[in-house]
Amino acid sequence: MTGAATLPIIDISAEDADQAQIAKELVDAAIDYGFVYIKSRDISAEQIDGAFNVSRTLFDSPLEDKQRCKIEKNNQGWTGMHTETLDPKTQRVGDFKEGFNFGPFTNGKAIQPIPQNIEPHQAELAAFRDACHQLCRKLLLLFGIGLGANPPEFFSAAHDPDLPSGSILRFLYYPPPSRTPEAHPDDVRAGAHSDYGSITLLFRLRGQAGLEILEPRTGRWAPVPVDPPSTSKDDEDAAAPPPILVNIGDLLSYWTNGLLRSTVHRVAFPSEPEALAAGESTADPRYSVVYFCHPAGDTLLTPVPSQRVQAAGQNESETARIQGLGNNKKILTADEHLQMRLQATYLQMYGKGGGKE
Ligand SMILES: O=C(O)CCC(=O)C(=O)O
Ligand SMILES: [Fe+2]
Repeated sequence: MTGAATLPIIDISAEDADQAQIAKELVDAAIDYGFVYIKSRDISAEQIDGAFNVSRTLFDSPLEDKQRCKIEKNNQGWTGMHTETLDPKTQRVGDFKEGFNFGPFTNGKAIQPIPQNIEPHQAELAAFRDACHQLCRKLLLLFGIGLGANPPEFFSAAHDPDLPSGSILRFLYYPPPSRTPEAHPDDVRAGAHSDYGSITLLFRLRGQAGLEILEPRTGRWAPVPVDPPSTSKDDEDAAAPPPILVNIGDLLSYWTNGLLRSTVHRVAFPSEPEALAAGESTADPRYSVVYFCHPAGDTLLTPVPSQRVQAAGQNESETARIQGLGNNKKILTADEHLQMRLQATYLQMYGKGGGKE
């Protein structure tokens, strides 16, 4: 694929893994790119397949069933085609996608309305959501180690899975281009945005590219292939699920004084020559599964006990500018940070400025 982003690939489950080395590589990737491919055995191929199968069942449900589960203020539920516009300043129409956000489950059961078709799969979804959260905590511990935080559990401890948080498991469905003939060449399937939480896990399917990052160094939109170019010809890897893409969200970037990067990204329609070159289809629908991990809502975003993070915060006005937060010295909670980001999006939507560029 021409001009694809060259992101690091880190195997966090290798037998001979050196934790300190992995932690260093993760932090370097988060500083340089904000995105990294992760190979891990923490979530099995069966679990990932299972999640995509439930996602297909969900989006195939009758429209009335999905409409019964429309998204609410708690950010849980279904969003229909064009209802979300991630980049209102640039987009002519809303995103060409449907989404479904799952909040927490209790004893393997959803506590939000879900379409009838997926009711038999609640326990499986609950287990998948838990596995995603556990993997995020493992990564957050590695970030703590890599940043020299004292204690290294500083971030992971703030993500207690049993406390209320903004964490969301999200299924996404992008219809095939043949079903959206009204799309203009400049339209996007999901507008440019950065994620709000601490870290995000993104699961994709082979043959369904489309994700692009705004490359920090070049300022250019670079495609992120499902399999990194260097491994796509490796037979052994072809049998395993593609690596999980991990990215830093706004909250973790804010918490680390902008040291870890929250990189802007979007989902573009596949373009014929690029897709063909990468063995991708331009005719198929696209599905993705995303886990947005957030700290417990009442976590105070106190200064990170890491010299490296503190040094990054020495130029406070620059940090405030990067984060679009003004010179707000008050220590926010994770919930307050989320509300502020949502408010910035709201202001941006109504053309009164604010929000991230
Ligand atoms: O579908 C994808 O590949 C990315 C989705 C995404 O960036 C998001 O939902 O925040
Ligand atoms: Fe995103």
